[in-house]
Amino acid sequence: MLAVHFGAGNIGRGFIGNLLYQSGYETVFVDVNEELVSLLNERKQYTVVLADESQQEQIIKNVSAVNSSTDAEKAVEMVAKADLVTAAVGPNILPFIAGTIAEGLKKRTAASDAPLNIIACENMIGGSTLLKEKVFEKLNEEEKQQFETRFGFPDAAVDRIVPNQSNEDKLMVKVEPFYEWAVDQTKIVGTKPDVEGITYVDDLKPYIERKLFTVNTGHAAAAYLGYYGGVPTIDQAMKNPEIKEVIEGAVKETGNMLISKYGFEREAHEAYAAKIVNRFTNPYISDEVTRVGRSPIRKLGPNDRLVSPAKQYHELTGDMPASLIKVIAAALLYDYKEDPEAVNVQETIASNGLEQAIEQFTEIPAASELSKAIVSQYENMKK
Ligand SMILES: NC(=O)c1ccc[n+]([C@@H]2O[C@H](COP(=O)([O-])OP(=O)(O)OC[C@H]3O[C@@H](n4cnc5c(N)ncnc54)[C@H](O)[C@@H]3O)[C@@H](O)[C@H]2O)c1
Ligand SMILES: O=P(O)(O)OC[C@@H](O)[C@@H](O)[C@H](O)[C@H](O)CO
Repeated sequence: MLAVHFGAGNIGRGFIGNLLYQSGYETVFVDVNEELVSLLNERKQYTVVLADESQQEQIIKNVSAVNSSTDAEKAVEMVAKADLVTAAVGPNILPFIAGTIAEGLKKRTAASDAPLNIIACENMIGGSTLLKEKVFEKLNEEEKQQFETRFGFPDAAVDRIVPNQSNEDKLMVKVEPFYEWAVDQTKIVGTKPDVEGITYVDDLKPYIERKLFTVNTGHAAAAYLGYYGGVPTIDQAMKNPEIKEVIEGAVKETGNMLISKYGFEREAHEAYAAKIVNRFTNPYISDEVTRVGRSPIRKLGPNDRLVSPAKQYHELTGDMPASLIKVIAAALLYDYKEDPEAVNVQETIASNGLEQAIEQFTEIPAASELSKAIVSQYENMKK
């Protein structure tokens, strides 16, 4: 069985590619990083190391790669032949792989009527749905009608902390032992892909919101408050009692919202949240706050890990989510010069004013109580 995975990066090699190999797939990675592509084609395998006391190594074999920026035709051909397509390129990159996927599906339907599922494994709500939208923009009406029933774009939630790597072996990936991969089975076309580790669910929304608003909310709190406090890594941020208090507070606020919204059993959710926060203390992982805090415009977005739960919490309880407000303020203060989105946020605040910038990035109205609370917190924190 052939899997085509877009994005041979941290999670692509460390999580998705690992599970695909364990499940008997040959995996062709599609990437634009020529160094990764060349090394994968030269070695046909790579090593995944578990970031725990065991340091257990897993050799992932039966892999190769295509550089879609220099060999687009080959990438299209791989999609046409695939039994499964997955992607982990970053939410903002999904529109840029849609063309290759569209051309691959067209080539496929010219040769066979075999169904295919395309699963985006991104940290966002509705990743595959967005990818489908972008693919369908490249189709004519007849193709849209045919592809609607022939191909599935099931949304997914993926969870495994895979930090930026600094190994001598450029293909080696150190990953935490924990992982979860939930896929919306109601959107699968044909046979469900038999991939070890996938949990198929009928309603993905509770899963993706629980994951994004617990793991990624807590992670973002550690990153932005860690950066604000001059702390370089997540595990070190967790050693700072003031930062840890805000992380736990933010996860408690999202937890209260999720429990009320989805009817999660309180004790079970609190145990899940505690396990998640404990993952951030893993001494075998050195995860820079600048990776976890990357793309602050995305993370300040109305449907992402900070603003969506903050708005839902406020609407639900009428109270201000004090910890989430601190994290949002810290994200607005995040001025890492190597991150273009961080530079954009700082320039927008400087040129348009804080209230307008908050409304622009978060869609929280400038005159609202929530916006005023963020402004007040920002002013308190600004050095
Ligand atoms: N790293 C994690 O801990 C983790 C965990 C869960 C989910 N995710 C999500 O997975 C996605 C990828 O994250 P990551 O940490 O692996 O990032 P990454 O930067 O390590 O990997 C992204 C890969 O995509 C490649 N790429 C960029 N543009 C491309 C294009 N046009 N076509 C093909 N490949 C392209 C890059 O070269 C890179 O190899 C993101 O949505 C992230 O939120 C990450
Ligand atoms: O990948 P991002 O930029 O959406 O978020 C950074 C981290 O929080 C994220 O990569 C986590 O490590 C991951 O979501 C854990 O499952």
